[in-house]
Amino acid sequence: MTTGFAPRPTGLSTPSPATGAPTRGAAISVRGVEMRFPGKDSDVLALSGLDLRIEQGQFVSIVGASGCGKSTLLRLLAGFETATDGVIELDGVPVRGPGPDRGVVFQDYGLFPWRTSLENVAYGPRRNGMSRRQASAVAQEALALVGLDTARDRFPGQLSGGMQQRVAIARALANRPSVLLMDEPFGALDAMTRSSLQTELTHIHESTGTTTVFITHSVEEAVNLSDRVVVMAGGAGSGLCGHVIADIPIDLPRPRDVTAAAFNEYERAISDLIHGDGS
Ligand SMILES: Nc1ncnc2c1ncn2[C@@H]1O[C@H](COP(=O)(O)OP(=O)(O)OP(=O)(O)O)[C@@H](O)[C@H]1O
Repeated sequence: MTTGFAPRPTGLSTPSPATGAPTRGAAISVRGVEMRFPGKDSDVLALSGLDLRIEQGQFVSIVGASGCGKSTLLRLLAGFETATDGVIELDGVPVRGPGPDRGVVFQDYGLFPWRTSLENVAYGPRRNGMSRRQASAVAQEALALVGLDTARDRFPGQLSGGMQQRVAIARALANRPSVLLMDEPFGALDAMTRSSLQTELTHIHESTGTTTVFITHSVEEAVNLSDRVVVMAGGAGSGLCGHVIADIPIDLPRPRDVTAAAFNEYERAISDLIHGDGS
């Protein structure tokens, strides 16, 4: 049975500008976005005048100090909330709510504890109308993609944190999303597991071409994974609403050497921007 995780033959898809691999990712366009939350005394203006363009198949990380609006932006892209002003489009189509074209992965894996890995991953495709057999085949292939084919019959409680996050990624990929939205997905994992999941995510991105938006507090992680790192500022206590202050293409070959001088230069420049001494 063909489940569609293998890259499509050249000619049926557009080469990814980021990886050269065939892509099925969507382009993201964010224009003039404002997000205002009602507050007790006054509204909280979390985002204002936010513009961001992400090309088809790109891997873009978003970094910035706590409270600058990273998660708010991701939730708007996911369609969990609606911007109070501005436009968010995927391939030119306005986002009006959540949809299977967007896979979302959070830090807390959010798996159903009473379902096996396979059942967790097959859940979305089943809900989207696939037969049990087809959904199971899709789920098995997604689990193989994250290196978990041997854990298909285990329950989340029988898996390590890293394995649970792999299941969560497989679950997000099982719907063949055109956009993968990840909010601090590796934040709760130990350094070694985090590093191996970064490597796996790079391979997954290369083989699927899914446009990926990745939020992280780790500048090293952002530089390691991304085609571009978007730096946001503002929010909590700064007197400014969240906005983009820099958009930095990472021009380093993959696999990346985190000890290389050029890598460290990117890290330093981005850290300086986050801490306000980058200009
Ligand atoms: N539902 C909400 N109601 C009111 N204010 C909110 C709500 N969600 C977010 N905010 C506010 O919007 C701002 C941005 O929050 P957001 O969680 O997007 O920041 P963040 O950059 O993701 O932070 P962190 O890195 O700590 O996760 C903050 O000031 C936050 O308090």
